[in-house]
Amino acid sequence: MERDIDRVLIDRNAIAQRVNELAAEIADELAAEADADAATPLEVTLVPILTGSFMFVADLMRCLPMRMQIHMMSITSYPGRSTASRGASVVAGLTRLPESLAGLHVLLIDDILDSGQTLQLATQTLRDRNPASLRTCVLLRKQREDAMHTPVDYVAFDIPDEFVVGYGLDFDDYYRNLPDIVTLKREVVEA
Ligand SMILES: O=P(O)(O)OC[C@H]1O[C@H](OP(=O)(O)OP(=O)(O)O)[C@H](O)[C@@H]1O
Ligand code: HPA
Repeated sequence: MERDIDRVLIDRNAIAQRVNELAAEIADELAAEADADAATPLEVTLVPILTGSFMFVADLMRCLPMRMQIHMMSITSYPGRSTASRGASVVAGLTRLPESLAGLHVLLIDDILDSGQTLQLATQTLRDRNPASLRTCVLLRKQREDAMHTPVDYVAFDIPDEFVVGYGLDFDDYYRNLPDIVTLKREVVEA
């Protein structure tokens, strides 16, 4: 696996530090919202998008001190060896959202914002369930026009427009266990 790596873009220490910072920012904003409406105790509903966000959300949620629930949502857009979006669609059998999100402060979490199709579909799916508030958070945002024009509240890192793996992100479902965010050698992706 190591021999397939071209270069490390973001190492594990930088990820850990930035996830901590981002969690503090999110916690502060949620606390301010709860203060503004004293009737609402501070509570958040996390909606991670499977599969790629699992490592990010596991780290982020442990830095968020408030009461929370978590409901997974599965969206697929890069099947198999794809490195470009094939169009995002909700995987119904794997998505476990309540019918209504009324009264809930929702934080949607994904690993990467690339074409923006996944985030747009997820956002619309959640809005249709009427949450009290909806915030969106991604670990990575690619510096490409589609991504930069997709609304998102929290971004841990802006990265160059290159295919990346590690820390939950895959190529053909491999490499998710790499602790750093890396690029792969061209011959691995084009084989
Ligand atoms: O902005 P976009 O172009 O829509 O790309 C972003 C999405 O693509 C990947 O999901 P993928 O379909 O590969 O599913 P996975 O998370 O199960 O690997 C990634 O995890 C994001 O959810
Ligand atoms: O660069 C990427 N890597 C892995 N999965 C992805 N899904 C969208 N973009 C990417």
